[in-house]
Order: sequence, then C-alpha cells, then structure tokens
Amino acid sequence: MIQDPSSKYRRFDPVGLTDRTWPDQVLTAPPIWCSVDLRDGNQALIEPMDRERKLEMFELLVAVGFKQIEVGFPSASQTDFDFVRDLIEQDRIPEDVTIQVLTQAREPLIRRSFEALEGAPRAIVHFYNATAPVMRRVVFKMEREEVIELAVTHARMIRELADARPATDWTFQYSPEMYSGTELDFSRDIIDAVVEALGSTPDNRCIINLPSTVERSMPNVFADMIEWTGRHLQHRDSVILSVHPHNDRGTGTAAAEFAMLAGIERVEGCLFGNGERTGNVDIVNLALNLYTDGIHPGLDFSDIDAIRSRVEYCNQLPVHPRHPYVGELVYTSFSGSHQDAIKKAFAAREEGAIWEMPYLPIDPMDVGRSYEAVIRVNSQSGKGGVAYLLEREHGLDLPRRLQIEFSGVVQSVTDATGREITAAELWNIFNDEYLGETGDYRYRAHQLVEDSASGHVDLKVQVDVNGQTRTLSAQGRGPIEAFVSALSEELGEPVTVVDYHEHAIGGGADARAATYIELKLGAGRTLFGVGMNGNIVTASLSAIISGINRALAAQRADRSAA
Ligand SMILES: CC(=O)SCCNC(=O)CCNC(=O)[C@H](O)C(C)(C)COP(=O)(O)OP(=O)(O)OC[C@H]1O[C@@H](n2cnc3c(N)ncnc32)[C@H](O)[C@@H]1OP(=O)(O)O
Ligand SMILES: CC(C)C(=O)C(=O)O
Repeated sequence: MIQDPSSKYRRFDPVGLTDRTWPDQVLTAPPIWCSVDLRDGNQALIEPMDRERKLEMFELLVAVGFKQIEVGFPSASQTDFDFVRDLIEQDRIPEDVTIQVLTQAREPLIRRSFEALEGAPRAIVHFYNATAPVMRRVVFKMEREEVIELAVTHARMIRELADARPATDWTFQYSPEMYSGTELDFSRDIIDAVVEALGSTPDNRCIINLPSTVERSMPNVFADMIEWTGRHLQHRDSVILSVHPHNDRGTGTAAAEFAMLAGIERVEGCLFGNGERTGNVDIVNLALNLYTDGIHPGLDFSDIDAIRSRVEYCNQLPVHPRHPYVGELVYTSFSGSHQDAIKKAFAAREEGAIWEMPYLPIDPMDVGRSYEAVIRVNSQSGKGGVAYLLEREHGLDLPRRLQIEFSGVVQSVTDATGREITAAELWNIFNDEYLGETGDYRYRAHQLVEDSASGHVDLKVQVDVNGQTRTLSAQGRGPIEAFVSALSEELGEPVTVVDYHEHAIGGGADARAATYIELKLGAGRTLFGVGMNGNIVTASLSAIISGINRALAAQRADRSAA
C-alpha cells in the first residue's frame, strides 16, 4: 500500500443534492425483482452452467417467485442461445414469468438475440453500451455525442425488430453501463435520447436500468445520484427505473435499499449475491430485510437451505457460513450473554406475538431452519446456553444455582479442549457428573411405609456402598428427611438439604420426575445432586445419593489439595 492513496485514487465526488428526500422515505412495498443469476451470475462462474444446471436454476427461480428472469446472453454463446430456444420451444415459461436477454448495442448481436427470442410470448430485450468516461475514452474512443448516437441507433433497431414480431409482447430495457461511474448529466442525456428512440410512453414504459457495474461510492451518495436522475429525466413517467448493484465496496445491499428509498421501482440481483467479482446484490438478503420490516417481499424463501443447496449445485460455489439469513452459523449463538438472553426470550415468548428475540432478527422457522442450532456451546458460552441445550434436548429445567454449578463443569472441559461441545457431549458430561454410577453410593431399591396417624414415614433404602449392598433405615416426616437422617448417621456428619426442586419430564404414562437437591455434607460446600425416575420418591433418593457422592468426592479432592 502507498503512503498517500489520494495520489492514486480519486475521491468520489458527492452529488451536491441539498434537498434530497430519500432519507425520509419509508419502504412499504417490494420492488419488481429481476434475477440475473442465469446471466450476470453465470458469466462470473469458474465453470458457467451447462444446460442441465441452467434449467435447474430457472426452475428454482420460478419456484421462488421471480416474475422477471434474465436467462442469458444468447448472442454470446451457443449454450445460452440453445437454452433460450429450449425454454420457448419446450413451453417452459410460466404465464406470469417474462424472460429477459442481454445484448450489447451491436447489430449482429441484437439480431441474434431476436433470433433466440423468436416465438416467445413475452420478452424483455436488454441492451447496454458503455457510458463511463474511461470506457468512452479507452474502449470506444468516442465523444459523448457519438456514444449517444450509438445507443440511439441500436434502440431504433431494437424497436424495429420488435415491431416486425408483433406476436411477442416486448419490453425494452436499456443500461448505461457503469452508471455508477458516469457523469450524471451524461447518463440523463443518453437515457432521454434512448427513451425517445424506443418510443416509450406512460402506457408502454421501458425499463431504464442503472447499473453499479463497479460499486464506486458510499450508498448515500449513490442514493443522491438515483434521486437526481429520477428528478431530471425528461420522460420519467415513461420509465420503470431499475438498479443493478454490484458489491465491490461491500455495500450492495445498502445501495439497493437506499435506491428504493430514492424512487427506483425494480432491482436486479442474484441469489446469495453471486455475480461478477464480489457479486451482484443479494436478492435473498434484500427480500428478507423487507420481510423482517414487516413487508412480504413476494418471494418465497420458506426452505432456504434447500434453495441454498440447489444454488450451490448450479453455481458450483459454496455459500459462506456467515452469509445473511442462510449461512450455516447465522442462527447460532456461542457467547454466554447472547445465549442467556435468547433462552429467557424464548421462555417469555407468547405464540403469535411480535418477534422480539434478542440476537435473532428473523424466526429461523420462517425460512425452514430449526431452533436446533440456535445455541451451541464452547468456551465463550455461559450457563444460559448450557441450560438451554439440556432443556431443549432432555426437558431438564435446571434451577439457577445448578446452572451456575454445571456451567463451571462444562467450562473446565471447553477450556481444556478449546473446542465446541455438541449437545450429545454435553449430555454425557451431565450424565457423568450427576447421574453416573461411579460414586461411593449407588441406589438399589427402597421401601416406604407411611403411618397416617403420626404423619411419619418409615424408610428402608438398599444401597451399594463401594460394591457392598447395605440397607439404611430411618424415620422422618417424609422420605427426604428420613433418608438424610439415615445418611447423616452413616457418614458421621450432618447432611443438610439446602434446596429442593422437582418437575415432570414428558407427560402421561411415560412421565418421569427430575429432582434437583442442593445439599451440604458437614461443613463442606453446597453441591447439587440430580435424580431422574418414573417414581418421584426414587428420583429424590437418587438425587440425594448423587449429591452425597459429589460431596464425598469434593471432600477427598479438598483433602488431597490441602
Ligand atoms: C457489465 C457486464 O456485465 S456486461 C455483460 C458482459 N458479459 C459478457 O461479456 C459475457 C459474454 N460476452 C461475450 O461472449 C463476448 O464479449 C461478446 C460475444 C459479447 C463479444 O465478443 P467479441 O465481439 O469477440 O468482442 P470482445 O469480447 O472482445 O468485446 C470487445 C468489443 O466489444 C465492443 N463493445 C463492448 N461493449 C460494447 C457495447 N455495449 N456496444 C457496442 N460495442 C461494445 C468493444 O468496443 C470491443 O470492440 P472491438 O473489438 O472493436 O475493440
Ligand atoms: C449490463 C449491465 C446491466 C451489467 O451487468 C452491469 O453493468 O453490471
């Protein structure tokens, strides 16, 4: 990089529009969408689509709901020519869909394009020529007037060729190429001349497409350019104004949205932003931005993953895991505070209410994604995420202090391994820590006799103690009190129950109880034990044993550390 970039790169001049209105506009409806996947997208592929892939893409675009589809550059390649012929001859174009083809403003290419379109019920003939100063100077070596003459001559030719084929319903589209880098007054002059040459009227409008062939300015400057152009065209009412943003500065989406505010009625782009260099504007992104603003885009992305895999197949290019709305990771939170907020918001959410989900701008279900990947656990995660996964996968509703305790256990694993823990691995860790069979005591069976007169119970619990079966007996006001009293005697120090939580998992005959008991052995620290069983008393006794085993292990660890 050089020290003074201004010696090499010219800053893009602002338009100087002081009475701009676009910043105060609000979008209330989608634009006309035109997919250029089969043309601009295709011309940017390492391996352009073959016939079979083109057809797959066309059918996908139709299924998504595009009503205008640029199907190719038939004068440029036999593949594109044959593909357009197939669509027409095999009657593959639905009645509400119009195909569009691109051609340079060159006679042989225009004639060949009409040949390709012979017999089409409807078609948009899209022609372009370079207008930007560098292109006029370097490519055409022409003055402004000569470039206008080139455009007008070919516009007339197109109109004549169309008039000679009245069976097709024709629409004309003109692009001053590199509108984004062309002087505004020159774009206006050439557009005015072309609109007149095409004979467009308010009842028979042409499309004027303003391409950011290379994105050159900040999106606010682009919006000023669009508003300026819209205001200064001589025949604005005879024109459908369209944009064709590329993403060279990474602001293609913003540019398109600002252009909509500035008055354009149509957007050309590609699915997931395929296209030349950094891509065409991503229509999925634009459409779902509208959707999350409460406006139906008129395109259907209900199964976005299926669309992605078909696009990846056709383009032979992967979609990035962080790509808006579709990437593999875009509905996933790893970080603790995000997970905590999501977990709480899911718990607070009422069916049918407005979507107010922290860190999830769209309900994944709306685009066919599940809640499964919403929370994933690694060393950046906190108790909320861990608890969320145990709740979602196993129906466990851990009390807050147990969440904190278990999150510490998980954190020590993630810190040690440095990698993500899957939901299955998380369950194994939970199982080993609280439900495992490795501690000093193991529950075997119990017998409970209730004395309704005294309100006391007589409890016998059969346990394995380090491999030997023993029976512990005690009385109490309930099974927990009785068992804790028996264990206190057995262990020679008091066992104190600090807290108790219990809930059902599942329903009906298969319902099970999950019991969480926070207890203290002697003067040791308080620890949780967990029990799960179809019998609520067994679940409680198992939870006490789980807690005692953990307390004994902690005592041993504390002694060996001392
Ligand atoms: C910004 C865009 O995406 S525009 C679309 C671009 N897409 C493509 O180019 C993909 C398909 N293109 C092709 O297959 C070929 O480029 C074709 C068939 C269109 C033309 O092929 P060729 O005639 O061999 O020319 P080539 O590809 O070298 O293009 C350069 C020529 O086109 C001329 N040209 C470029 N744009 C235009 C235009 N809009 N109108 C008239 N002439 C033009 C140039 O002046 C140059 O002419 P020259 O050879 O007399 O100097
Ligand atoms: C032909 C035009 C619309 C184009 O693809 C571009 O300028 O990017």
